[in-house]
Amino acid sequence: MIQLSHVSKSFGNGKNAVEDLSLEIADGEIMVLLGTSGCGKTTTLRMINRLLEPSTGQIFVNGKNIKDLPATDLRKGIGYVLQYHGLFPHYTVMENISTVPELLGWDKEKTQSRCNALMEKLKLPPATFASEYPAALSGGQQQRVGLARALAADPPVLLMDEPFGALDPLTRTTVRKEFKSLDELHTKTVVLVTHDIEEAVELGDRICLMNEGRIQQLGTPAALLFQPANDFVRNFFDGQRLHLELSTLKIKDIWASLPDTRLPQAHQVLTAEDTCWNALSALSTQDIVISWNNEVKAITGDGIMNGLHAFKKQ
Ligand SMILES: Nc1ncnc2c1ncn2[C@@H]1O[C@H](COP(=O)(O)OP(=O)(O)OP(=O)(O)O)[C@@H](O)[C@H]1O
Repeated sequence: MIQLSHVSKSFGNGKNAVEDLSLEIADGEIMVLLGTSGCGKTTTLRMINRLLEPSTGQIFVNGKNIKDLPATDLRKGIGYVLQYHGLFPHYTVMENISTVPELLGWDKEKTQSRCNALMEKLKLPPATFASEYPAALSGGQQQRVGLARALAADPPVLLMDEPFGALDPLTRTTVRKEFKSLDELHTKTVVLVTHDIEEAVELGDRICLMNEGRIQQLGTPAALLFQPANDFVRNFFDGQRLHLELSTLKIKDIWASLPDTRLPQAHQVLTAEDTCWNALSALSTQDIVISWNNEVKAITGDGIMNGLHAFKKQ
């Protein structure tokens, strides 16, 4: 568990970049730090691995005050992924990924088999990529190598600073999906900085929305969307509100208000755990039927939109 307690950071220019921030991140949780440019997200992240020291307040990782740990020991348990991947240009892909295991003194065989397995998972087949240098790779491939490097030694904590920010929108969506489906993630505590609202809602178990160094609201994506704590939070999501709400709400959340309609002949079956957005996307090509709690219902676009309105009125 990561705990920040009344943390402030000043860079000596009279204004705190981070102001009295208290936050607990549970083991295995993906916490997204979201907010406008300059609101203190990166500063917060960099204090967790002691690239920056707080001016006041304390930070604990697994119950230990990180001030009491040598920074190098602390960082052995923390993977760090940056927007511009930070790969060593003179190292091959394999050498880049094996950096931390080698620093930790893993034997060659264990390092190699771990790196190969990660490269396979991240769609970088070792036979093609192991001996390449970063300059020969596309942006998406470089970012995957950066991810593999951060995961190589299996650190319990992963800090990610705009990890998909430098990628074009199409590649970003693909790499993000791959990242989300990594089984590695289920055992890690992740703190991810982004200003991409869609990314925050898609990846975050909880979102910490910041403005001018302060937390505006901390909660699940659904809580921020449907129960905003103040006008800042409400306005922050307004530009993409409908899409975000439909992406957050699951079919089971609006089940009671879905009408009983006649079941179509040919149809695709989704589950009540699917989001309303996924159901709407699937509806564009075929009829959809969902079975939940011993009931079967055909899904229509109107049914979903009415369900959303009913949910918001609750
Ligand atoms: N080394 C530094 N020296 C002086 N001021 C700094 C330093 N690093 C950050 N700041 C200031 O602290 C504030 C917060 O910066 P930070 O990088 O944490 O914001 P951010 O939310 O990550 O923004 P972005 O999304 O643009 O990266 C900004 O006003 C920034 O100018």
